[in-house]
Amino acid sequence: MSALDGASDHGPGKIEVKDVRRVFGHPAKGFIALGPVELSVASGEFLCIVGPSGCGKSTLLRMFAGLDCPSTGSIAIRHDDTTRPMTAMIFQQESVFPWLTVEENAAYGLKATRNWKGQESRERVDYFLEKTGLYSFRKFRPDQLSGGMKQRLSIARAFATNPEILLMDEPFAALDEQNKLLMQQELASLWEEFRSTVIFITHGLDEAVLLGDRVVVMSSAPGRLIHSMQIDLPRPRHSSDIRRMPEFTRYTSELWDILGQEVLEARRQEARRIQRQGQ
Ligand SMILES: Nc1ncnc2c1ncn2[C@@H]1O[C@H](COP(=O)(O)OP(=O)(O)OP(=O)(O)O)[C@@H](O)[C@H]1O
Repeated sequence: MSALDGASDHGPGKIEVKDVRRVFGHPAKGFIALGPVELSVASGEFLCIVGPSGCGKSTLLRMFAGLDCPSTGSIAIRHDDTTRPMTAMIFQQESVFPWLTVEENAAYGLKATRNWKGQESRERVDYFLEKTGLYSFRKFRPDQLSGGMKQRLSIARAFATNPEILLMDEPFAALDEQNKLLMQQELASLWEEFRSTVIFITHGLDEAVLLGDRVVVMSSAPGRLIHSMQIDLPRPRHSSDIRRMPEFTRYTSELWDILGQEVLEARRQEARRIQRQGQ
């Protein structure tokens, strides 16, 4: 098993990334944004990806969602249950439809993927509205909700579709610190109940260690996966207990030792780019 392989620990690989590169623009002279990337993600694994800004994290996630394609290499995703959608994506900015009510927004994913099954689906939507604290707001429209509530609604909608893989791109980055802490706890609890495969991009090392079974670190651009750290903290994870554990501090500081170097390199790259533009 390679260091960037989570499959052997958790069963066979759900996502297999082989020698993936992404070049924007001309294939030979364009901008190499990503790669080569090798990664194996196990079924039911909660994988966090950290890396400097601009290293290609979102590009990789978009490929998992089928919104972008590798320039070279391959991504194989095993679809185990054809009655469930393969993926659902949650973005940094809440993506709710302003003209729909909270419950219509939460039901949207199930309807859009043609998985609406009447009463059973209605109960499922209510369940996730309850879990995310939105049930009593179900007849409200998004403009009556706070930013945190809208993001909870995005999460309720994604979980309601029961996807095999949840793709989350810095989902809590736009929230204030207190709401972020609450949402991390709520996501940890929801995931511990449902255990779908999750790919979670974040800039927060504490968030990655709190939530993930494993954290992988990407290099500065072009992004490669340079380190994989298994997070052996007990579950269920209660945010305040976990943060007090010495292992929590050890994991976050070990990750920063690696990531800090890459962030410095990303800064140097940025300075060189600005200098070239000024010449
Ligand atoms: N469609 C595109 N055309 C050209 N360049 C692109 C395109 N999409 C992304 N890029 C570039 O590819 C690089 C990686 O972008 P990406 O958004 O994947 O990085 P990231 O690691 O998610 O960044 P951040 O942490 O700041 O969100 C960036 O330099 C970005 O400008």
